[in-house]
Amino acid sequence: MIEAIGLTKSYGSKTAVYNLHFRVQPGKVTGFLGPNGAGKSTTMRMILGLDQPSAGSVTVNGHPYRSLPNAPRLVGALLDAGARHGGRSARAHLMCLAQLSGIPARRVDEVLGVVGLQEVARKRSKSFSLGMGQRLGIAAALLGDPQVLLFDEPVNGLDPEGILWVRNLMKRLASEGRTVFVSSHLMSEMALTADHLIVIGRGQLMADMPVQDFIAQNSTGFARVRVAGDDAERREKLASALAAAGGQVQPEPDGALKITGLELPRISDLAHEADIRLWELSPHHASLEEAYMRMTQGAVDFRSVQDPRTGLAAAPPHGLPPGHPGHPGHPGHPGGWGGPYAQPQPGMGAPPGAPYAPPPGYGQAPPVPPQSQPQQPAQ
Ligand SMILES: Nc1ncnc2c1ncn2[C@@H]1O[C@H](COP(=O)(O)OP(=O)(O)OP(=O)(O)O)[C@@H](O)[C@H]1O
Repeated sequence: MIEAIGLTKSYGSKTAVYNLHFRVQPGKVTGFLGPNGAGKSTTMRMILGLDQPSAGSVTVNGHPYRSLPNAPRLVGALLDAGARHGGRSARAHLMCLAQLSGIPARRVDEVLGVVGLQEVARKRSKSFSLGMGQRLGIAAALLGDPQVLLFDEPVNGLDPEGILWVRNLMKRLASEGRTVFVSSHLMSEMALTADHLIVIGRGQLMADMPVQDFIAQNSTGFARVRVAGDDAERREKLASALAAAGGQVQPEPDGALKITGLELPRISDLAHEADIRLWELSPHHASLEEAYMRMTQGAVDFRSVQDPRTGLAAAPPHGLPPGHPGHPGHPGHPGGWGGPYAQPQPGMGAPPGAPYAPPPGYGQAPPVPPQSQPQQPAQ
């Protein structure tokens, strides 16, 4: 298990991570999410003893990494797949790591097989593609057959087959009772891989919960309804009835209606009362990406603007302009930001969609409690 208690890291006047409390449990894949610059890598570096906390602590199985007996055999990590000597072969690179940690040479060949690099094991790694480098980094993480694994963006650069392989690898490692902590910006992938999520924004904890709960609490489900024969007149009649009953109705490109704010049985009753036969009435759940966008949109540091030369506007994450009834910021949107579904999680920083309110002292060096370790220079 990994446990962070009041974990804080400042680089000079910049607070990268502030007062994080979380536990990463064994037997699960825990996704670690957050916008660019949120503090994920900084947190992972502190877990691995590469950076010292400015305040608070983080332990692996109850010990700070640097105090762990035989750390390389207990903890494996992929932080930066490019961090290797390009003049060495993949096998030589892993042999060096194995020798430093007292791991037998036969394990090197085992992990080369696991990541599918046997054929190129004797090639210099500087000729490796991004994806091959990722595989080599994953091999290094697996070398000590560790109980605790950290992966920072493991699928970066992998082809679809490689992504599927990483997904299955993570799940298998977790099913063996290991602690698997993985950061990614690929929400669709995280939705398929992770059991649990820890989300941070601007260095603060925003959510710590099962994936399904995260989606349910940060998104709005909707219904799709389609009238028999796709009859335009009946569709209009149904849309009016649903809107009169308090539903938000949006036409879909295929002629269906997207309804929020009404339960399925109510939609069915309203259609029946209006004497309209339906060909479709189906429930839909928001994706992890939608839920994540909604939760973190107030904590994003880097936003694109319109390029005056191309005329391409940066689309908002939900694809609808402000003022549109379907825009989550619209007052009429039932699950909109600030609406009934957008409840803040207890103790989890800014509510979804709320203007980001930095913690006291954010952006300045926070006071270091007397019992904490002294602040280290930026690394
Ligand atoms: N060595 C350092 N010195 C100064 N500032 C740093 C240092 N390392 C990280 N930071 C700052 O701390 C903040 C968090 O960075 P970090 O790399 O942890 O974010 P991240 O969530 O991993 O981002 P990304 O998703 O882009 O990889 C950023 O503002 C970054 O500029």
